[in-house]
Amino acid sequence: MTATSGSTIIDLQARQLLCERDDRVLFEQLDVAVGNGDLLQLAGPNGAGKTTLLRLLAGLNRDYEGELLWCGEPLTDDFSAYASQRLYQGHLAAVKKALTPLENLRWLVSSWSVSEDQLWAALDEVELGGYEETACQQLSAGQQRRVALARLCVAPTPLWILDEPFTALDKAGVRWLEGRLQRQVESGGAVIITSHHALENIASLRQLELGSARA
Ligand SMILES: Nc1ncnc2c1ncn2[C@@H]1O[C@H](COP(=O)(O)OP(=O)(O)OP(=O)(O)O)[C@@H](O)[C@H]1O
Repeated sequence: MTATSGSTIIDLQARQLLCERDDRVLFEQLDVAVGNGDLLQLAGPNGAGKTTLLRLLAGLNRDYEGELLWCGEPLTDDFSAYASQRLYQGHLAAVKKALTPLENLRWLVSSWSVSEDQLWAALDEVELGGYEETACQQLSAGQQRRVALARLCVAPTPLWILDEPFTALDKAGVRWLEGRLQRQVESGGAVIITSHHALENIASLRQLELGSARA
């Protein structure tokens, strides 16, 4: 679906993608379209190519054949324009352990206009109230994941591309993230996600199953 959310149009298309790694075809003749209100889950077994496809869609890897288009133009034509509209979060929490949650979050959102009050509110929303100024090396894996996810509370980007964001979250964290994803698509944004977590509670969910890879 391609529609408008406020003034932002989300129109990401992959056409006839072919991707090989180590002489193995991960996927071929792959067509994908993501527009406003879409939640696309990339599914499939370990090694199927989910992270690889996610990184292609984020424009981070250009080792493929086929077309990747943003609003009808190749992603590479004006990559900074595309990058400013999408948030990419890799599968690692990737917080700097010597820094505090507040310092990490400030750095993670540094390309956006976010106030100090919003940073504190975001950390509170992910249940890190009281830990804002504790070094991240003293936090659990789930708490470190929450630091990284706090940026979703303030992200102005309409398209989120998230690799295994549920990793290490407890049940309450899972419920919170499901709610965040739901609100993102209900407000006209879009999400592309890899996850082994079932997301059937989100009505607009579409799944793309990878794994028919062959040698
Ligand atoms: N840079 C690379 N060079 C060579 N092979 C790679 C590279 N990146 C990934 N691969 C291979 O591509 C295949 C797909 O990897 P990918 O990480 O996309 O799988 P995945 O579906 O995300 O798996 P998982 O569910 O385990 O996260 C794997 O066999 C992997 O070894």
